[in-house]
Amino acid sequence: MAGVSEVLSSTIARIQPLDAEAVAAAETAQAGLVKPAGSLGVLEALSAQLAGIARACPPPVPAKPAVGVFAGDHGVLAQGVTPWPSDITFVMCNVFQAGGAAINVLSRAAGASVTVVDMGVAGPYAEGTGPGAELVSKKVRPATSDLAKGAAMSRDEAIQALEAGIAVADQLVDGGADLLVTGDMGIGNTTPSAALIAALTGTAADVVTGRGTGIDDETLALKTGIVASAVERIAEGADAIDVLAEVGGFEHAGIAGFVLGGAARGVPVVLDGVIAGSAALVAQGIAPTAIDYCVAGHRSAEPGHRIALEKLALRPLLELDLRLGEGTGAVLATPIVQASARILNEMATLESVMAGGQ
Ligand SMILES: O=C(O)c1ccc[n+]([C@@H]2O[C@H](COP(=O)([O-])O)[C@@H](O)[C@H]2O)c1
Ligand SMILES: Cc1cc2nc[nH]c2cc1C
Repeated sequence: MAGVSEVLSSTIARIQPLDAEAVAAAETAQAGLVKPAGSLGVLEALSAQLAGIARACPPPVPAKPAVGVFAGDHGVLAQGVTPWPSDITFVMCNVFQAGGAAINVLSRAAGASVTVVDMGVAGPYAEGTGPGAELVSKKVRPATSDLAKGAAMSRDEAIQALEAGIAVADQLVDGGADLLVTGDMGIGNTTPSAALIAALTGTAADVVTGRGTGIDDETLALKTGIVASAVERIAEGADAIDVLAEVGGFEHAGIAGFVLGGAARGVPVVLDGVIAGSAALVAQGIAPTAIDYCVAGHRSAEPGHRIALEKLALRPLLELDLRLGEGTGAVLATPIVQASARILNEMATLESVMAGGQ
């Protein structure tokens, strides 16, 4: 891809296709386990994907999941697209740090760490470690510009935010993480998510725009109109970074970079809801192979998420009508990812059982 930074192009260059031999070995191994072929359904394909990512069969069982919650604020709030004030974004970052948010509870249950990344939070934000999460600052600027009026950010800012996401992936993997989990926090961020999905899949705004945290019909019509006209501004021939800059958010850019960084490090990435889905479309536009490293943790209730997952060709592991974000649906799915690897590591073979082995 032209017009990218050195960090971005070297990250893209490090993303390898999955190891076909390890995938084939996993498929053969699955067929020989003590069960009817195919009877573990999606777990079988998931285990083969993990083998391809790890370049080994059986793949190691991921033992250290790490959630990256990317947070940012949005200029488009000025248009009244959500009933919540932007203050909630920094308030929730403090709740994450203290340990009382849904993502903290579910991460404790899954044995996952939580790192909150300030990509562009408008309110005060302190770096540091609390009982619930480590807070790190990669603030590009306090909130994007209003995407109803013009570009949300410059291309340089988009690249800076993508690089920040790559750096967070590197930091977590260097700290021992072997399963990256995406999370987000940003009042108003379902508007840029819908715009990214509309632009990157060629789908009409009214199909992909949803009610986010919960809005009435009048606000939904306003939000849909804003998404439609923002997408119309995107120039012919714009690349995924141009689209991100025009209608995205800083947390979307951070998550897209996190996906690219995880893929470059050979680590699986579990995607959360519609914000992650739209960010993964950006990553796909930059480096399509990065999506081979992704697992869709769940499908959120937001309508654009289904469209994004179709374009990504990812099947969600869970469908629980969640629409919270934070990484909640993704971290809930991590035991399923771990279970699929355990199957290949621990199950007896049909042959050994028939021979009276065990
Ligand atoms: O993950 C999802 O699919 C999802 C769907 C709807 C809302 N959210 C969360 O709600 C916030 C955005 O909602 P809104 O209505 O302010 O655009 C943001 O903090 C997201 O994490 C998240
Ligand atoms: C309270 C609250 C918590 C959230 N977590 C993610 N998005 C959110 C939006 C609100 C409004």
